[in-house]
Amino acid sequence: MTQPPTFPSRFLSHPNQLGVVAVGFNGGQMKKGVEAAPMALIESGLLTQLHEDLDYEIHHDNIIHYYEQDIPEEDPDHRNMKKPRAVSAVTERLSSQVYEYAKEGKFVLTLGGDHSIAIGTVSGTAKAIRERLGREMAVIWVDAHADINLPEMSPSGNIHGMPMAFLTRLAREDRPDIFGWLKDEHIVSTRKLVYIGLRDVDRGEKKILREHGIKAFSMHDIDRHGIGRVVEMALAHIGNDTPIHLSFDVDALDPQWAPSTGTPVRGGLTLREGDFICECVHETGNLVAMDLVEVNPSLEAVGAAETIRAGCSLVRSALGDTLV
Ligand SMILES: NC(=[NH2+])NCCC[C@H](N)C(=O)O
Ligand SMILES: [Mn+2]
Ligand SMILES: [Mn+2]
Repeated sequence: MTQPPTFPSRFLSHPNQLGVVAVGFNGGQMKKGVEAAPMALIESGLLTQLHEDLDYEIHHDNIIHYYEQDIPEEDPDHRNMKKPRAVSAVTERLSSQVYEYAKEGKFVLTLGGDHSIAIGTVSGTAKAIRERLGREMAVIWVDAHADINLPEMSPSGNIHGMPMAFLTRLAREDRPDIFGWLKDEHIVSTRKLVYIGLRDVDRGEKKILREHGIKAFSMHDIDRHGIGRVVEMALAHIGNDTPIHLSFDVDALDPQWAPSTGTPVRGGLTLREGDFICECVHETGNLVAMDLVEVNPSLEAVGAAETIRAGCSLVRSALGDTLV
């Protein structure tokens, strides 16, 4: 089924060109398997579909980056963070890779990996958008979790629960080998951050969301207003003149549609609601980058194919696939 192509976005100079970064990294949490997701997504035909059905020109080095060369031997816990030097090294390199694509005015699609990789992707696009357009970028974070724990208050010490804290500078660390490389140009304002799909937010995170007035739409809000109204309110908060980075954690979906993920939480979005969010964000014409993270094909193995299909569907929706 071929459709007339519609590309994101007015903020891209090559709207039909996709820079694809595949990040097989699992160090932001403890479960093995999430590193295999980019390969599984690509093998299931995602990039071929984007090229053949949606007419994108794909720029991909055909490498799944395991970043083994970046994994330090010595990596003791630091301020309650597990594997801080590994996550820092991987996201630092990823940040400059994403920056290179984004600076050329290409759309950047990153396939994770656990959600700690957003420290690299969001910082890379934020920097490029600042340089290229002199603008601040917005982030739409679709997730069951807020991933905004400060290291000291994280219940797990897993860095995939902290990326938004570092990206907004609510958490800071000066050591260059532990996120000290994050500079002003990498940072996102708490005013430009919007959550959709939250339903498992830690105590300390709730306090942060409240105190900083961060816009957050939980599953409760979706039940109350419906997904259509929630997406409208989320986009209204961002405004129509702001480039958007969409960071989609597949665990935002209900485990019924995406069982193969490290921290599943019941009561989530239907696949249709997830696709709808992506379609609406695409329609704004402001989308400049997307991450798809936390697909773990080795968990709930019977549901792996389903989870991968769901992931592909979300990406296609964000990139302009329409139903008719
Ligand atoms: N990207 C994710 N799936 N994050 C889950 C985070 C869970 C919990 N809030 C933690 O800090 O450990
Ligand atoms: Mn999550
Ligand atoms: Mn997440």
